[in-house]
Formats: sequence, C-alpha cells, structure tokens
Amino acid sequence: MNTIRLGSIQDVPVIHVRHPKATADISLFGGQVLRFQPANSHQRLWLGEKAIFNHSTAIRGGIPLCWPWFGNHKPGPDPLSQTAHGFARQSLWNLDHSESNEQEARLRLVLRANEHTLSLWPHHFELQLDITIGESLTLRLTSKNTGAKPWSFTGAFHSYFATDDIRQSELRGLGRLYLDSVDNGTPCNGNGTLAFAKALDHVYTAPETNCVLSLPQGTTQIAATGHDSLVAWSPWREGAAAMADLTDDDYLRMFCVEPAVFQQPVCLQPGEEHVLKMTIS
Ligand SMILES: O=P(O)(O)OC[C@H]1O[C@@H](O)[C@H](O)[C@@H](O)[C@@H]1O
Repeated sequence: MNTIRLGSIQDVPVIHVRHPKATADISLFGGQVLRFQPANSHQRLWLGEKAIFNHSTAIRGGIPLCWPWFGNHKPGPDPLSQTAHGFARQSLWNLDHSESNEQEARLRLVLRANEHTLSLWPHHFELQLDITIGESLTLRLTSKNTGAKPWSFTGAFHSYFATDDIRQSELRGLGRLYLDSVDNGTPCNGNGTLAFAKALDHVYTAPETNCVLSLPQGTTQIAATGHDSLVAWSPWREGAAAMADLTDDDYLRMFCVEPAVFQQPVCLQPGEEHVLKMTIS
C-alpha cells in the first residue's frame, strides 16, 4: 500500500501515510507528526491515549514544534509569555505539497504569520516543515523572516519517544554537560549515559550529533543539526499525576528528547532563513 490520505481525529485534520517502508500520522493542528513506525519495526513515537484533540490544546505526544520560543520566555524586549513553547504547536498548518515514490513519502506543511500570531508575536515569518517518511523519518523546519525587520527565535522538536519501560531505557550521545531545570538550571556534569529513575528536566549544552536510545523493544536513533542543545524530559509519576492529558502510568512508556535552539536565540535578518533538522531511525 502506498497512500497519503486526509482523515481526522475528533475533527482535527490528520494525514495518514501508509507506505511499504513505514506508516505515519501527521496532524495539521500543530504541524505535528503523531506516529512513525518503520515496516517490521517498533513504533518510534509515543502518543497519549488521553491526548486532547480540540483545535486549541497542544497535543501531548508525537513531535510538537516549539516555536518561536522554547519554554515560557520569548527572546526579545518583552519576554514574559502565557503561551508555553510558542504558538506553532497550537496553530493550524496548511498542507502545501505531498508526493511519494518507492522509497519514501514527502509532505510539506506551512505556517505563515496571521492575525492571531501577530497578536502574540509581532513579526512576519514563514515556517516550512518538510517531512520525509521512509526507512527513517526526517523533519526539516525552515524558519524564514518574511518581514522588514530582524527578529530572533528559540524552539525545539519536542519529540516524545515510545518505550516499553522507561526504567529499562538508556540514552547515549546527549553529551556530559547539562543544566538541571528541576534545580533552577544548575550546571551539572553527567557521565555520558542517561537512565531514568525520577522526574527529570535536563538541557544538554554540548550534545553529540547522534543520540542512541536503548529501549526494551529495540533501538531508536536521533541525528540532528541546526540546534545548540538537547533537552531530556520525563515528568515521572508525580508530574504525570498533575497533567490532565496523561494517565497515571503513561510516564513509564514515554520520555522526550528535544533538539533545541535554546542557549543562543537565532537572529534572522529580513529574507534570511534557518534550518533545524532531525532524523529518527
Ligand atoms: O506541558 P508542556 O508545555 O508541553 O511542557 C512539557 C515540558 O517540556 C519540556 O520541553 C520542558 O523542558 C519542561 O520543562 C516542560 O515541563
């Protein structure tokens, strides 16, 4: 089967890609890949059964796009924000193009400045998300300044990875140096391998290009460019209990690894662009 079909989950438009090399689902709300599973291999992404599909709440799972800021601080003169992780993950994107051949399926999603985005962030932009689905999944997020003034952004691929058991999962390639966000951003030095045993929110500031997730069900690999940090996050039991869109034991089956523009906002002059890229295999 080789099809690209527009369907929906609770009225949210979702593109279903069924290809001999892989299957994937992509929500136009958020421009968000929800699932990616190579043929004869394990599901790479986690999507919560309690994820909310209502055209306004950010969908918990898959790969939310944090943009044009990460966390609660916008870069620029007016930093305080009510919208955590920017507005891209809560915006309706347009499908600009889709095609497929024997090797892969390709989609291009686009989000441009509109009345709503301008009310939150007064800049003209075009965001282009190129998604390639084949033996691996590649996301290429191009940020373009289409306005007349420079602006700066931060952001991330907020990827939720599926694991059969977080307690038996180990990550390598994050680097050693990290800021511990659970402890007010204290700088720390790890041993190069990350295992999970409690709530964790780390910003790795010198990541390697490739990150390997050793999971009970197999291996997942992440390669990224255009970022300056890798964020690793698990809400653990207590964090999950405080979130309406997580079940009590969801924390055992997922964690996030997020290639991010975090330490140094990227400044784009009019006409300039930046590419953040990630491949999951
Ligand atoms: O609940 P949200 O807004 O999707 O954020 C979840 C987490 O996202 C991570 O990227 C942050 O490092 C965490 O601090 C945050 O709690």
